[in-house]
Amino acid sequence: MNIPSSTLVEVQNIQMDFHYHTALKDVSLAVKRGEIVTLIGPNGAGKSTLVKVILGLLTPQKGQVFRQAGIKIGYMPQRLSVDMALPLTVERFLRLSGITQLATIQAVLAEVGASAVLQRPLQHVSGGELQRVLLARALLRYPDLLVLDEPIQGVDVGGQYELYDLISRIRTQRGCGVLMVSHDLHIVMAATDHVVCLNQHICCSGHPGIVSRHPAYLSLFGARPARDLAFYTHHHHCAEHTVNEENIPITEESVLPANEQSIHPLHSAVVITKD
Ligand SMILES: Nc1ncnc2c1ncn2[C@@H]1O[C@H](COP(=O)(O)OP(=O)(O)OP(=O)(O)O)[C@@H](O)[C@H]1O
Repeated sequence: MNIPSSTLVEVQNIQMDFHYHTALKDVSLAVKRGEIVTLIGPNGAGKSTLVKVILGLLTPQKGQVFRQAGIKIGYMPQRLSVDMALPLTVERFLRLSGITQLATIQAVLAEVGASAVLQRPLQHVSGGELQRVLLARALLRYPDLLVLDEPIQGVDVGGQYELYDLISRIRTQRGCGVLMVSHDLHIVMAATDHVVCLNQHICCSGHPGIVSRHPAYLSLFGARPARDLAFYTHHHHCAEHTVNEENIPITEESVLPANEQSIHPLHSAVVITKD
């Protein structure tokens, strides 16, 4: 099957079984150029499994995987598969990707805001710096599609906003598509175009403002994250993020009880801009 030229990858009706356990059942999704798609779901929902199917690292028992011919994919895995006991500088670690030009490595580290760690041993960089180095590695081949499996692990809350802001800017500047896995709902949902809520099957999917109010989402995650998102988007985002399913604007007053409106923790949050 041919996929539209704007689509980078598409999977249809995927089933992935491990022994007697079905990790994915009848899962379909697509990522287009310039779009950020975020997979959310509880532990064991099949998020990493779906990412591996999309990357071609796992072959599903059923369904089809389409990749646009000739596209390059940059992958940031959930775990770093490097022996942290090895004496390895960030520069040498990035050279392991096959890119040997120092100027290219310096440019990509500057792009992710991690120039300062170039000569530092990998095991001495902080959690937030390590995530930026891993993002730099995924960017080194100038991918059409960036696949990020829980990119904000080990990053403090302020750093999480910065990292999502960075990912959003990379998408805009490079025009690549982004497929992300995340647990942190209220932050990531404000920085994404399309959310897919997974729990073996797709429970719901669509625009973040709609998914956050979907009964399947609420039964998985509870009401609080939805209220956080509505509050957050009300303050920091364009109109398209502040309407509900009936296209009625969502206001701070409509989602938070009066006694929570002035003390909400996201009130002073760092702004993520959505282009
Ligand atoms: N190689 C494997 N062999 C057997 N079972 C596996 C394998 N990989 C994943 N699983 C199982 O498939 C299910 C989905 O795992 P997966 O890692 O995709 O979930 P996840 O949504 O990414 O979870 P988390 O949020 O905890 O990272 C889990 O029950 C897991 O134990």
